[in-house]
Amino acid sequence: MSDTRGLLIVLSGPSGVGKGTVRAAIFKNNIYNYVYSVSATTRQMRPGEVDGVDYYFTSREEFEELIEEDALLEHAEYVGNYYGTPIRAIEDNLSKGHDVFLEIEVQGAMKVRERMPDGIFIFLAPPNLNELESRITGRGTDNQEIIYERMQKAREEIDMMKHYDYVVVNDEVDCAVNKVNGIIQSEHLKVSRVVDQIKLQIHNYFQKGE
Ligand SMILES: Nc1nc2c(ncn2[C@@H]2O[C@H](COP(=O)(O)OP(=O)(O)O)[C@@H](O)[C@H]2O)c(=O)[nH]1
Ligand SMILES: Nc1ncnc2c1ncn2[C@@H]1O[C@H](COP(=O)(O)OP(=O)(O)O)[C@@H](O)[C@H]1O
Repeated sequence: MSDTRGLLIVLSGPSGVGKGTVRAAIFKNNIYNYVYSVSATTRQMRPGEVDGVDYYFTSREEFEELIEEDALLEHAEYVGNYYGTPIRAIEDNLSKGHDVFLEIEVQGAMKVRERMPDGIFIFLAPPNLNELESRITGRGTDNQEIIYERMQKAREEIDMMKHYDYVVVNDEVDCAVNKVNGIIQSEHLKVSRVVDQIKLQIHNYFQKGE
């Protein structure tokens, strides 16, 4: 017995907290068959990234067309670049019963919350801010100015935690992965998600006998 529509899962949190790392660990085994929502972005491709897998890399003009065509569930400008979530794949997959997994920053997550309030919103938090700074620095992708900008932003983002359903502290990646999977699987067991199906089964059973 399961609900038929998939769940929309939004993993969000400040830059450098480990969203990409936790998401990659979840998708390495992907035991629950989540579908990853590939975002569009105008930022430069990093070494090792693949177009269409990590992101759809677009020009600013192409991105603005997506906005005009209403092809994005949400979009945000983040540290000088556009990022956005294509809506079509999300709708298709949810209606087929697949759980769809979004990894996006906080402004975007709040916009998704307005449009899809049934989603599950998980905030990934750093153990502390010094650790957050050393993770951003250690990644080696940003210069000092961007790191400062990202830390300023992190302060505001952590304040938005109150608008989420769950918080997972990313101290150990494996622990965080287990917690995220645990949240999603518990959500599937909620009575409110299966009650209509149970009622229908009962109805069908007793109708047969009449
Ligand atoms: N609003 C929004 N944010 C996104 C989307 N895709 C990725 N992001 C977020 O944009 C931020 C910057 O991403 P990126 O440049 O890949 O850097 P990194 O995640 O810090 O390595 C991260 O917080 C991502 O989670 C999207 O479609 N919409
Ligand atoms: N639990 C963790 N413990 C230690 N380092 C981590 C952990 N999670 C992620 N990191 C490291 O922190 C840096 C930022 O992680 P990343 O996944 O790129 O963050 P985000 O996607 O949130 O911007 C990376 O160098 C990554 O290896």
